[in-house]
Amino acid sequence: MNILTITALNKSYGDHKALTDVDLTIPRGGVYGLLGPNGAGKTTLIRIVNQIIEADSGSVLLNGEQLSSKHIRNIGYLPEERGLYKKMKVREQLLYFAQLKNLSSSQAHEKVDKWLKKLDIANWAEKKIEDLSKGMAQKVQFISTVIHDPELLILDEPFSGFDPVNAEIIKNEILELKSQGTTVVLSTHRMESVELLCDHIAMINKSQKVLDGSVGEIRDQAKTGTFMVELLPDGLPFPAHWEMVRQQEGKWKFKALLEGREPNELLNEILPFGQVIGFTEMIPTIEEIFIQKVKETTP
Ligand SMILES: Nc1ncnc2c1ncn2[C@@H]1O[C@H](COP(=O)(O)OP(=O)(O)OP(=O)(O)O)[C@@H](O)[C@H]1O
Repeated sequence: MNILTITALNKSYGDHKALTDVDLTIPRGGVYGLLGPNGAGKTTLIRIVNQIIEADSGSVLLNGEQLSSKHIRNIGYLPEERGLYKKMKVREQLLYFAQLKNLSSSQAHEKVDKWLKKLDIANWAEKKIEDLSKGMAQKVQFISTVIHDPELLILDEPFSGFDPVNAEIIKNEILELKSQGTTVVLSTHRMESVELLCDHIAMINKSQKVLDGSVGEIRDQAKTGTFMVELLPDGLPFPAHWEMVRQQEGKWKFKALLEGREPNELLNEILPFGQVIGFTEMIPTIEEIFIQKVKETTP
Protein backbone atom coordinates (compact mmCIF):
# COMPACT_ATOMS: atom_id res chain seq x y z
CA MET A 1 0.00 0.00 0.00
CA ASN A 2 1.08 3.59 -0.52
CA ILE A 3 2.05 5.37 2.65
CA LEU A 4 0.92 8.77 1.39
CA THR A 5 -1.74 9.55 -1.21
CA ILE A 6 -2.21 13.20 -2.02
CA THR A 7 -5.05 14.15 -4.33
CA ALA A 8 -5.89 17.48 -6.01
CA LEU A 9 -4.15 19.56 -3.36
CA ASN A 10 -4.57 23.33 -3.64
CA LYS A 11 -3.17 26.10 -1.49
CA SER A 12 -3.01 29.85 -2.03
CA TYR A 13 -1.50 32.63 0.04
CA GLY A 14 -3.74 35.59 -0.83
CA ASP A 15 -3.74 35.76 -4.64
CA HIS A 16 -0.60 33.68 -4.88
CA LYS A 17 -1.09 30.04 -5.80
CA ALA A 18 1.48 27.87 -3.97
CA LEU A 19 -0.02 24.47 -4.96
CA THR A 20 -2.28 23.76 -7.92
CA ASP A 21 -4.11 20.42 -8.13
CA VAL A 22 -1.12 18.42 -6.94
CA ASP A 23 -1.50 14.62 -6.96
CA LEU A 24 1.28 12.58 -5.38
CA THR A 25 1.50 8.93 -4.48
CA ILE A 26 4.36 7.95 -2.23
CA PRO A 27 5.01 4.21 -2.02
CA ARG A 28 5.88 2.61 1.32
CA GLY A 29 9.62 2.13 1.85
CA GLY A 30 12.35 3.80 -0.15
CA VAL A 31 13.48 7.38 -0.52
CA TYR A 32 11.22 9.79 -2.41
CA GLY A 33 12.81 12.98 -3.68
CA LEU A 34 10.65 16.09 -3.73
CA LEU A 35 12.35 18.49 -6.09
CA GLY A 36 11.69 21.90 -7.52
CA PRO A 37 13.23 25.35 -7.87
CA ASN A 38 12.98 27.96 -5.11
CA GLY A 39 9.41 28.99 -4.45
CA ALA A 40 7.93 26.00 -6.30
CA GLY A 41 5.67 24.94 -3.40
CA LYS A 42 7.61 22.07 -1.79
CA THR A 43 7.65 23.48 1.75
CA THR A 44 3.96 24.33 1.48
CA LEU A 45 3.22 20.71 0.58
CA ILE A 46 5.42 19.40 3.39
CA ARG A 47 3.76 21.73 5.90
CA ILE A 48 0.32 20.49 4.88
CA VAL A 49 1.42 16.87 5.36
CA ASN A 50 2.78 17.84 8.79
CA GLN A 51 -0.51 19.58 9.63
CA ILE A 52 1.23 22.90 10.28
CA ILE A 53 -0.97 24.61 7.70
CA GLU A 54 -4.21 23.53 6.04
CA ALA A 55 -4.83 23.01 2.34
CA ASP A 56 -7.62 25.01 0.68
CA SER A 57 -8.86 21.81 -0.97
CA GLY A 58 -7.78 18.28 -1.79
CA SER A 59 -7.04 15.28 0.38
CA VAL A 60 -4.07 13.67 2.10
CA LEU A 61 -4.29 10.02 3.13
CA LEU A 62 -1.72 8.34 5.37
CA ASN A 63 -1.93 4.55 5.05
CA GLY A 64 -5.30 5.04 3.40
CA GLU A 65 -6.73 7.11 6.28
CA GLN A 66 -7.62 10.78 6.16
CA LEU A 67 -4.72 12.63 7.76
CA SER A 68 -5.49 13.75 11.31
CA SER A 69 -3.73 14.76 14.51
CA LYS A 70 -3.32 11.12 15.58
CA HIS A 71 -0.85 10.68 12.69
CA ILE A 72 1.64 13.21 14.03
CA ARG A 73 3.30 10.32 15.88
CA ASN A 74 3.83 8.47 12.55
CA ILE A 75 5.80 11.31 10.98
CA GLY A 76 9.24 12.74 11.70
CA TYR A 77 9.87 16.18 10.19
CA LEU A 78 13.21 17.90 9.84
CA PRO A 79 12.33 21.44 8.75
CA GLU A 80 14.73 23.56 6.72
CA GLU A 81 14.65 26.24 9.39
CA ARG A 82 15.83 24.46 12.47
CA GLY A 83 14.32 24.97 15.89
CA LEU A 84 16.27 24.01 18.97
CA TYR A 85 16.20 25.70 22.35
CA LYS A 86 19.65 27.26 22.57
CA LYS A 87 19.77 27.38 26.36
CA MET A 88 18.79 23.74 26.84
CA LYS A 89 21.32 20.94 27.15
CA VAL A 90 21.54 18.34 24.42
CA ARG A 91 20.25 15.32 26.37
CA GLU A 92 17.58 17.35 28.16
CA GLN A 93 16.33 18.70 24.83
CA LEU A 94 16.19 15.30 23.16
CA LEU A 95 14.36 13.78 26.12
CA TYR A 96 11.87 16.63 25.88
CA PHE A 97 11.25 15.98 22.16
CA ALA A 98 10.98 12.23 22.76
CA GLN A 99 8.35 12.76 25.44
CA LEU A 100 6.42 15.13 23.16
CA LYS A 101 6.18 12.15 20.81
CA ASN A 102 4.74 10.03 23.63
CA LEU A 103 7.79 7.89 24.37
CA SER A 104 7.93 6.66 27.95
CA SER A 105 10.76 7.98 30.09
CA SER A 106 12.73 4.74 29.89
CA GLN A 107 12.23 4.45 26.11
CA ALA A 108 13.26 8.08 25.72
CA HIS A 109 16.47 7.61 27.74
CA GLU A 110 17.35 4.48 25.81
CA LYS A 111 16.78 6.10 22.39
CA VAL A 112 18.59 9.30 23.28
CA ASP A 113 21.67 7.40 24.48
CA LYS A 114 21.63 5.13 21.42
CA TRP A 115 21.47 8.04 18.98
CA LEU A 116 24.00 10.24 20.78
CA LYS A 117 26.44 7.37 20.60
CA LYS A 118 25.54 6.51 17.01
CA LEU A 119 26.18 10.05 15.78
CA ASP A 120 29.28 10.40 17.91
CA ILE A 121 28.09 13.28 20.10
CA ALA A 122 27.68 11.43 23.41
CA ASN A 123 30.44 13.60 24.93
CA TRP A 124 28.32 16.67 24.25
CA ALA A 125 25.17 15.40 25.99
CA GLU A 126 25.49 17.82 28.90
CA LYS A 127 26.47 20.86 26.81
CA LYS A 128 24.02 23.60 25.89
CA ILE A 129 22.93 23.80 22.24
CA GLU A 130 24.45 27.31 22.02
CA ASP A 131 27.88 25.80 22.77
CA LEU A 132 27.72 23.32 19.87
CA SER A 133 29.09 23.82 16.38
CA LYS A 134 26.51 24.16 13.60
CA GLY A 135 27.11 20.59 12.45
CA MET A 136 26.68 19.19 15.95
CA ALA A 137 23.46 21.12 16.47
CA GLN A 138 22.26 19.72 13.13
CA LYS A 139 22.96 16.23 14.41
CA VAL A 140 20.87 16.94 17.51
CA GLN A 141 18.08 18.19 15.27
CA PHE A 142 18.33 15.05 13.13
CA ILE A 143 18.07 12.87 16.25
CA SER A 144 15.00 14.81 17.41
CA THR A 145 13.37 13.93 14.05
CA VAL A 146 14.01 10.18 14.18
CA ILE A 147 13.86 9.53 17.94
CA HIS A 148 10.31 8.09 17.89
CA ASP A 149 10.98 5.70 14.95
CA PRO A 150 8.48 7.38 12.60
CA GLU A 151 7.32 5.32 9.63
CA LEU A 152 7.43 8.45 7.45
CA LEU A 153 10.41 10.75 7.65
CA ILE A 154 10.30 14.12 5.89
CA LEU A 155 13.69 15.75 5.54
CA ASP A 156 14.00 19.27 4.17
CA GLU A 157 17.60 19.97 3.11
CA PRO A 158 19.02 17.52 5.68
CA PHE A 159 22.64 18.04 4.59
CA SER A 160 22.80 21.80 5.01
CA GLY A 161 25.36 22.87 7.59
CA PHE A 162 27.25 19.56 7.47
CA ASP A 163 30.82 19.12 6.28
CA PRO A 164 31.33 16.32 3.71
CA VAL A 165 32.25 13.74 6.38
CA ASN A 166 29.17 14.43 8.49
CA ALA A 167 26.95 14.69 5.38
CA GLU A 168 28.14 11.17 4.54
CA ILE A 169 27.21 10.00 8.06
CA ILE A 170 23.69 11.42 7.65
CA LYS A 171 23.41 9.83 4.18
CA ASN A 172 24.29 6.47 5.66
CA GLU A 173 21.76 6.94 8.47
CA ILE A 174 19.08 7.69 5.87
CA LEU A 175 20.01 4.51 3.97
CA GLU A 176 19.95 2.48 7.17
CA LEU A 177 16.50 3.83 8.09
CA LYS A 178 15.33 2.97 4.59
CA SER A 179 16.67 -0.58 4.93
CA GLN A 180 14.64 -0.88 8.15
CA GLY A 181 11.47 0.00 6.23
CA THR A 182 11.17 3.75 6.92
CA THR A 183 9.79 5.82 4.06
CA VAL A 184 11.86 8.95 3.54
CA VAL A 185 10.71 12.06 1.70
CA LEU A 186 13.76 14.10 0.84
CA SER A 187 13.52 17.69 -0.33
CA THR A 188 16.84 19.02 -1.50
CA HIS A 189 18.55 21.10 -4.14
CA ARG A 190 21.61 18.83 -4.03
CA MET A 191 21.14 16.73 -7.11
CA GLU A 192 24.05 14.42 -6.40
CA SER A 193 22.27 13.33 -3.20
CA VAL A 194 19.09 12.74 -5.15
CA GLU A 195 20.95 10.58 -7.65
CA LEU A 196 22.56 8.64 -4.82
CA LEU A 197 19.63 8.21 -2.43
CA CYS A 198 16.28 8.47 -4.18
CA ASP A 199 14.24 5.62 -5.63
CA HIS A 200 11.42 7.87 -6.83
CA ILE A 201 11.19 11.58 -7.48
CA ALA A 202 8.50 14.15 -8.05
CA MET A 203 9.18 17.62 -9.30
CA ILE A 204 7.10 20.71 -8.66
CA ASN A 205 7.46 23.92 -10.64
CA LYS A 206 5.31 27.03 -10.26
CA SER A 207 2.92 25.22 -7.89
CA GLN A 208 2.27 22.27 -10.24
CA LYS A 209 3.67 18.78 -10.39
CA VAL A 210 5.60 18.52 -13.63
CA LEU A 211 7.28 15.14 -13.31
CA ASP A 212 7.14 11.99 -11.23
CA GLY A 213 8.27 8.38 -11.39
CA SER A 214 11.09 6.09 -10.45
CA VAL A 215 14.57 7.53 -10.95
CA GLY A 216 15.38 4.72 -13.42
CA GLU A 217 12.24 5.34 -15.50
CA ILE A 218 12.74 9.09 -15.52
CA ARG A 219 16.35 8.78 -16.66
CA ASP A 220 15.39 6.19 -19.28
CA GLN A 221 12.66 8.44 -20.64
CA ALA A 222 15.11 11.33 -20.86
CA LYS A 223 17.57 9.35 -22.98
CA THR A 224 18.16 10.79 -26.44
CA GLY A 225 19.98 7.80 -27.93
CA THR A 226 23.26 9.68 -27.98
CA PHE A 227 26.54 7.78 -27.64
CA MET A 228 29.91 9.24 -26.78
CA VAL A 229 32.48 7.53 -28.96
CA GLU A 230 36.28 7.53 -28.81
CA LEU A 231 38.12 6.30 -31.83
CA LEU A 232 41.60 6.03 -33.33
CA PRO A 233 40.84 7.04 -36.93
CA ASP A 234 42.09 5.07 -39.97
CA GLY A 235 42.36 8.01 -42.37
CA LEU A 236 38.76 8.46 -43.56
CA PRO A 237 37.34 12.00 -43.25
CA PHE A 238 35.07 12.76 -40.25
CA PRO A 239 31.39 12.47 -41.31
CA ALA A 240 29.39 15.66 -40.99
CA HIS A 241 26.41 14.04 -39.22
CA TRP A 242 28.45 13.22 -36.10
CA GLU A 243 29.37 15.93 -33.62
CA MET A 244 33.08 16.25 -32.89
CA VAL A 245 33.70 16.98 -29.19
CA ARG A 246 37.50 16.88 -29.17
CA GLN A 247 40.29 15.90 -31.53
CA GLN A 248 43.46 15.30 -29.58
CA GLU A 249 46.59 13.11 -29.72
CA GLY A 250 45.37 11.43 -32.92
CA LYS A 251 42.02 10.48 -31.33
CA TRP A 252 38.48 11.51 -32.14
CA LYS A 253 35.95 11.99 -29.38
CA PHE A 254 32.51 12.53 -30.86
CA LYS A 255 28.76 12.15 -30.35
CA ALA A 256 26.71 9.87 -32.59
CA LEU A 257 22.96 9.25 -32.56
CA LEU A 258 21.16 5.90 -32.62
CA GLU A 259 18.26 7.35 -34.65
CA GLY A 260 16.06 4.35 -33.91
CA ARG A 261 18.77 1.73 -34.45
CA GLU A 262 20.25 -0.76 -32.01
CA PRO A 263 23.64 0.18 -30.48
CA ASN A 264 25.34 -2.60 -32.52
CA GLU A 265 24.03 -1.09 -35.76
CA LEU A 266 25.49 2.29 -34.80
CA LEU A 267 28.74 0.54 -33.90
CA ASN A 268 28.78 -1.14 -37.35
CA GLU A 269 28.49 2.30 -38.94
CA ILE A 270 31.44 3.55 -36.89
CA LEU A 271 33.80 0.56 -37.20
CA PRO A 272 35.07 1.29 -40.75
CA PHE A 273 36.42 4.63 -39.47
CA GLY A 274 39.01 3.08 -37.18
CA GLN A 275 39.51 1.40 -33.85
CA VAL A 276 36.76 2.10 -31.31
CA ILE A 277 38.23 2.62 -27.85
CA GLY A 278 35.15 4.03 -26.10
CA PHE A 279 31.40 3.67 -26.72
CA THR A 280 29.12 4.90 -23.93
CA GLU A 281 25.47 5.91 -23.92
CA MET A 282 24.96 9.42 -22.57
CA ILE A 283 22.21 9.17 -19.95
CA PRO A 284 21.10 12.56 -18.65
CA THR A 285 21.72 13.18 -14.96
CA ILE A 286 18.85 14.15 -12.65
CA GLU A 287 20.39 17.64 -12.56
CA GLU A 288 20.22 17.92 -16.37
CA ILE A 289 16.64 16.58 -16.36
CA PHE A 290 15.71 19.06 -13.60
CA ILE A 291 17.11 22.05 -15.50
CA GLN A 292 15.44 20.95 -18.75
CA LYS A 293 12.07 20.40 -17.05
CA VAL A 294 12.15 23.78 -15.31
CA LYS A 295 12.84 25.44 -18.69
CA GLU A 296 10.03 23.52 -20.40
CA THR A 297 7.45 24.26 -17.72
CA THR A 298 8.24 27.89 -16.90
CA PRO A 299 6.12 30.24 -19.03
N1 LIG B 1 3.27 32.27 4.60
C1 LIG B 1 3.32 32.66 3.32
N2 LIG B 1 2.70 33.78 2.92
C2 LIG B 1 2.74 34.19 1.64
N3 LIG B 1 3.37 33.53 0.64
C3 LIG B 1 4.01 32.39 0.98
C4 LIG B 1 4.03 31.90 2.33
N4 LIG B 1 4.76 30.75 2.34
C5 LIG B 1 5.17 30.53 1.06
N5 LIG B 1 4.72 31.52 0.25
C6 LIG B 1 4.93 31.61 -1.20
O1 LIG B 1 4.45 30.42 -1.79
C7 LIG B 1 5.33 29.97 -2.81
C8 LIG B 1 5.81 28.56 -2.50
O2 LIG B 1 6.67 28.62 -1.37
P1 LIG B 1 7.36 27.35 -0.73
O3 LIG B 1 8.06 27.81 0.50
O4 LIG B 1 6.36 26.28 -0.61
O5 LIG B 1 8.42 26.97 -1.88
P2 LIG B 1 9.64 25.93 -1.88
O6 LIG B 1 9.45 25.09 -3.09
O7 LIG B 1 9.72 25.24 -0.58
O8 LIG B 1 10.89 26.86 -2.08
P3 LIG B 1 12.43 26.75 -1.54
O9 LIG B 1 13.10 25.71 -2.39
O10 LIG B 1 12.96 28.12 -1.83
O11 LIG B 1 12.38 26.41 -0.08
C9 LIG B 1 6.46 30.99 -2.89
O12 LIG B 1 6.16 31.89 -3.93
C10 LIG B 1 6.42 31.67 -1.54
O13 LIG B 1 6.85 32.99 -1.63
